[in-house]
Amino acid sequence: MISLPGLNLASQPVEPSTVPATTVQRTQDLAANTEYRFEVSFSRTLTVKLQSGTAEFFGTELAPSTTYTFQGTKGAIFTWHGCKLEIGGEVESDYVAEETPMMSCANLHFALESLRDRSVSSGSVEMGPRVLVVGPENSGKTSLVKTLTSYAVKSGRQPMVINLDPRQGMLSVPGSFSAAAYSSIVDIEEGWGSSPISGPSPIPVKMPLVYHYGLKDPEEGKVFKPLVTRMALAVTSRLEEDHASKQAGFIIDSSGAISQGKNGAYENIEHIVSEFSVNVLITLGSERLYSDLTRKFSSQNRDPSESVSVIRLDKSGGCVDRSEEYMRSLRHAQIREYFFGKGDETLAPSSQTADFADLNLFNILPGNDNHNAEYRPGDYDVSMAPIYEKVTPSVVAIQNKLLAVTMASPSDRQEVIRDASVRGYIYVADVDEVKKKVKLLSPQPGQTPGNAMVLGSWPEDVPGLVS
Ligand SMILES: Nc1ncnc2c1ncn2[C@@H]1O[C@H](COP(=O)(O)OP(=O)(O)OP(=O)(O)O)[C@@H](O)[C@H]1O
Repeated sequence: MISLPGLNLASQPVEPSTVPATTVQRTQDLAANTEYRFEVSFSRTLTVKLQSGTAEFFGTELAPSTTYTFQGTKGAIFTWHGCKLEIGGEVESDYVAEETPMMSCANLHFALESLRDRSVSSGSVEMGPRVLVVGPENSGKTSLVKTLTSYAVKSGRQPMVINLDPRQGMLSVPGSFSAAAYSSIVDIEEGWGSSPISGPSPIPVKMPLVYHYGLKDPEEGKVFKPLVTRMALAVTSRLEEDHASKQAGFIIDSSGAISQGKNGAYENIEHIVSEFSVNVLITLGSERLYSDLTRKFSSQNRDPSESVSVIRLDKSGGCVDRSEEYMRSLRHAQIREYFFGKGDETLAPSSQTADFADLNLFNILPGNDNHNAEYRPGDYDVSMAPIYEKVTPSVVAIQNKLLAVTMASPSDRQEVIRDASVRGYIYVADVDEVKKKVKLLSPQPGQTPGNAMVLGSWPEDVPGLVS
């Protein structure tokens, strides 16, 4: 537990799981090409130690004789050549699976490697593979992105990973979009991590690029397309400065919602493909999506240098549907970790008091689809419908909410605020309407910044973050 002077804050324990647990304590032999699958809730712990052989967790190799602790995780430990694991703790379920799609995943990795080699031999004139992973919810997109990233890093590359799924954050809180280059292995227990802005993180090379989306679903319209365009520009300019990452290319993780194909249209997929010049489009777990996208992209009369290869991968039998309750716990765990850290890497966020007048708050306006539909890159028409409304601080408006502190000034045009990157998130712990003061929790010490701060309906309020 971490106590904060002044606020008496403490990171909250998560609620106990209602699913009965099985206690496991055994040595598990895994034959070559099999995996140990498990589900552990947030209130229980599973430990795994590699006794002999080799094994990996979503592409990251387990170090021998090291005890890994999993909490609130659904995952699998795979072995190419066979191994012996020592397993302990409590799980909701676990079993060994003999059928996995890992061979297709490895083949895909080698195909991407040959595109990376081509970029190297072109002296970085050509960019490495530009990959987008799409598929329905829980089809294994994030797991595939993690595995391909780990394999690329193991091959000595520095790929960029871009998260355009607001349901889960990558190196930031849910509701944000982010991009980061990876050069060391993806940490097994941390996953993507969520706290580089507030403290040390084992994985990314540089600070990630973060933009605030603030809504649950890209198909809700509004700011999705403009932010994709903005992110594509930012990523492209980073890659121009960084040859190693340019050669490795990038992998984009997307939200299941954009793969639903409303009225046979995949507008948001097309927008991402065109803005990022995607040339490898991986579809997971849906025949129909594969067939629709193959038709769409092969029928477009493209210059061969701009052609898009659409690839179909089977969904792993290990993918599990996650209940809304689990997803909420996952989001809250990510937010808690952003401020307080995790395991040995605890962080000490600073508690700050600010006057209402110090806060320059903007809320994303609901139901304003025009902004998405009419948006064209480079379109900065001030006569367009407003994107945000100014918010007066009150308990109802901001208590228990996350505020995205943007790099923009409150007097900037709304499009500038929308396109501004996020320097960090702060949490509103308490609102005193009589004294007109707020208590804030910030990863960074110092004065509350006067920048434009944006809130939205996503992620939802986090009442249990501090007490
Ligand atoms: N082989 C596997 N064994 C066990 N669990 C797995 C396996 N592959 C994926 N999972 C788990 O299944 C769940 C869904 O997978 P994942 O998050 O990769 O899907 P997704 O398509 O990215 O989902 P979303 O669209 O909701 O972001 C996750 O909890 C993941 O850890």
